[in-house]
Formats: sequence, structure tokens, C-alpha cells
Amino acid sequence: MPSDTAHPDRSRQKGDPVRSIWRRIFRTKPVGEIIAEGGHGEGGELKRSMSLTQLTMFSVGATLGTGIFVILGEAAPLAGPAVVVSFLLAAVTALFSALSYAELAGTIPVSGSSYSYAYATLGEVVAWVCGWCLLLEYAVSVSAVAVGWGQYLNEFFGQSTGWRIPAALSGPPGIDGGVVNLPAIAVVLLATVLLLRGASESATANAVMVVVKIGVLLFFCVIAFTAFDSDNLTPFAPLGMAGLSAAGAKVFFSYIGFDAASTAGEEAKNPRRDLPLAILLSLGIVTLVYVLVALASVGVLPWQRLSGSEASLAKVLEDATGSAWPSVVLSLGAVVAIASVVLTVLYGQTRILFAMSRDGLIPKVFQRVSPRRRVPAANTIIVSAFVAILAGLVPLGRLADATSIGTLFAFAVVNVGVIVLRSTRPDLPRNFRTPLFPLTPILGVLFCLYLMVNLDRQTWAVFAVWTLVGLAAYFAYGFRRSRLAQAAGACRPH
Ligand SMILES: NC(=[NH2+])NCCC[C@H](N)C(=O)O
Repeated sequence: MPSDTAHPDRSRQKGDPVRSIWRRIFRTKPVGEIIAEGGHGEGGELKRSMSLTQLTMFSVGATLGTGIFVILGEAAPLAGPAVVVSFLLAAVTALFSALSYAELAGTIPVSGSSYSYAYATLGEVVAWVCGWCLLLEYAVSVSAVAVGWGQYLNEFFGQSTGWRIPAALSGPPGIDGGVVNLPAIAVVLLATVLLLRGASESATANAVMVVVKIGVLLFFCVIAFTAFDSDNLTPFAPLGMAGLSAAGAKVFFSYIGFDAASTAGEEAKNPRRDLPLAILLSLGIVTLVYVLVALASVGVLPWQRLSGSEASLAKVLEDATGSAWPSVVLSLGAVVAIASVVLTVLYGQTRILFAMSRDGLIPKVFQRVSPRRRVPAANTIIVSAFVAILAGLVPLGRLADATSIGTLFAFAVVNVGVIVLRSTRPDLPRNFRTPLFPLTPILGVLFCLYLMVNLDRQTWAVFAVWTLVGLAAYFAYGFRRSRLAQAAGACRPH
């Protein structure tokens, strides 16, 4: 096997400091090294225990969540009944990136997901920025998701017993008399306990929750289809192509998460074969569920009535059955659904940090493996504490868009990574190759950029500040401490 090309430290030139810094920050990590380190942490190894089913459920678990329960009410007014097509459009957009994820996850089957792929292809600083953006996709988004969980729990209590958690205990300080958001903290703690028990135990619990959430959504479809009225579908696209694609951009959020399996590379039994399959299967399952739910909804209610309300799915069921009880089932379904998002996304965050820590870019504590359960326990506790504080005390309001922009950046990097790796390491065994190369990854990048450009200025400002803070952190810490930097330093002639 040829050694990795593009290893800048090897061709270090003395003299020009700017070039030398440039080379250092764009050094890439040899793929062979990344793979060889897989599973190893300080003090032990992670346990390879996850099957294809568990991995697929993991990605479905991380994807199917708040989105479908609330987004229909926001997207239907933009597109009319054609919102069904918007869901397909967003799925195709996600598919290009999913194909790229599948190729790289099958080639470099480690826990770092896009962070590790960027390290192998685009260089350390890009990998760092990518990892930093993954904090938005995972840690920050999971805090927001935990807050949503609390709202559904309250909804469920309210509908079934009439009792609600007092405002002081169900909201962050400063918002409607809130002091602390206890339910949000509680769901994070529950997930933490599961994660500390082990990856396989967490995967099993997640699988159960996924079955429940898909079951609830199918139950929704069955009931809704009994009241289906095809008149509601005409005119099909009253707001034209523009409305259809605007709704597509809106629902893209509900597809985020199919990449979660790529954070389980070091705990999968057969990662090279199963990761690509899990990523693509999960996207297929989620798309099918979304399209069915959307079709059922616009078939029951005239699309104008689907607007605005958070409880748009509940409205559909009330209309179809003429009674209120189905909404209780729906809110219970949402509680289970969102709990599994919290669990899987929290898991993903710890594993990405695990990989970054092993590379020396963040402190070593994140790669310590506890010998008993063979999980990164300290890492899990730190991440959970951070997420719990964020979810319990900080009003997160507009963070969904910040999540999207960070995610889209990471997706774009993965698409570019596929193109780079095909040219720098054509020899690597690839278990899955994205079809129609290079068209698919190029379209993948373009779609991501297109959706990014469509986000508002405020989101871009948050993204810019976030990236700058990240770069500052990199130069203060990782730039010198990175394992590659240290190795290069050790070889340097004195
Ligand atoms: N990294 C993540 N999986 N973040 C949460 C994604 C949200 C999910 N797609 C939903 O609709 O609720």
C-alpha cells in the first residue's frame, strides 16, 4: 500500500514562516493511522458490539424527532399539498450527502465522522473547524431537542391528567417566569445513565424507542387515511415551484441525523460493511415515513388549515376521528421519539470528541475509556453536564438555524472529502462507492451551499463568530498539542 501523499510535514522547508504555518495547519493525517487507532482510547478499548440493525436504528433514532411533529405546520403553508414533494426534494438533497457519508464511513470507519474524514483529506484546521461545527450539530442541537422534549412531556401531562409542570420548573430563567427547565435536564440525565451502561445497551433502548415512534407515526397514517379526501389535493401546488422549494429548505432540518451511524464506527461489529448500509437505509426509512405522514395530513385537512399550529398532526387526527384522544397518543409518541434523539445525538457527540481527543486537539480526558463498561465515561459525563446546563438554563430560541448551518458545513466538507480521497488515495479499499462520481458529491456540495446561502444573516453572523472562536481555540491549544504536530516536532533535527 503506498504511503499517504500530501503529508506536508515530510516536505517541510526551512525559512519561510508563513509557508511553514500554512503547511502545519493543513497537514493531513494518514488514513492508515486513523484506521489503526480505531477503538483505542486511554486506558482501554471501546467494545465492538453494534449490529447493522442497531446502527440503522441509531441513525433513524437521531433523525426522526421534533421535525416531523412540528415542521409540517410550517412547511405546508409554503407549498400547499405539494409539501409531499418538498419532503422528497429535501430527501434527495440529503441523499447526495448521505452517499458521500456512506463512502467515507465505509473507507475510514472510525468514530469521528466528518471530523475524521476532513483530517484525512483537507487538513487539520479544516478538520478542527468541522469538529467545532459538529458541536453545533450535536451538543447545541441536542440541548434544543431536550427543551422540546420537556414541552411535549408537559403537553402529554396536560392532555392526559390536566396537570402541568409549573412554569418556574419548565423554562429557563428570564422566559415566562421560568427558573430552570427540569424536564430538559431530566431527559439528558436519563440518556447519560444509559450511555454509561454501554453502547450496546443504549443501542437496544434506542431500538425500542424507534419502533415506538415509527409505530405511532404509522398509526397516525392509518387513521388519517380513513378520512382521506382527494379533493384536498387540488390544486396540488398552488404556490408554484418557489413555494415547493422554500418548503423543501424548511423541512431539510427534519433529515439531519442520518449521519449518526458514522459516529459509531469504532463500536460497530462490521463497520466497513454496515456503516454505509445503515446510513442509506435510515435515510430511506425516514423518507418513507415522512412522505406518508405528509400525504396523509394534506389528504385529511385542506392545507390552509395545517398552518401555524405546533400541534398540526394532532389537528389532523382530531379532524379524522372527531375526538381528542389521538392527540394524547401523539404527544406520548413525541416524548418517546425525542428521547431517542437525545440519546443518539448525545452518544454521537461523545464519540466525535473521543476521536478529537485521541488526535491531541482537545484534552486527553475525552479519550479515557472506563475499563468496566468500555465506554468513554468521563467524556460522557462532561458532555452531558454541558448539555444539561445549556438545556436547563439557557433560552435557546433561534438555535435551530445555527444547527442547520453548522451541519450543512460539515456535510459540504464530507462531499469534498470524497472527491479529494478518490484522487489522493485511489488505492484504498472502498466498500461502498458513490454512484455517478464526481457528479453526486459535486451536487452534494452545491445543494449544501445553496441551503446555507438561503439562511438569514443573523444565522451567518452566529456562524462567523462561532468559527472565529473555534479558530482562536485551535491556535491556543490544538495547533501545538496535536499529535501530528508533536510527532513532527520529535522528528525535527535539533
Ligand atoms: N444532530 C442531530 N441529529 N440533531 C437533531 C436533528 C433533529 C431531527 N432531524 C429532528 O427532526 O428532530
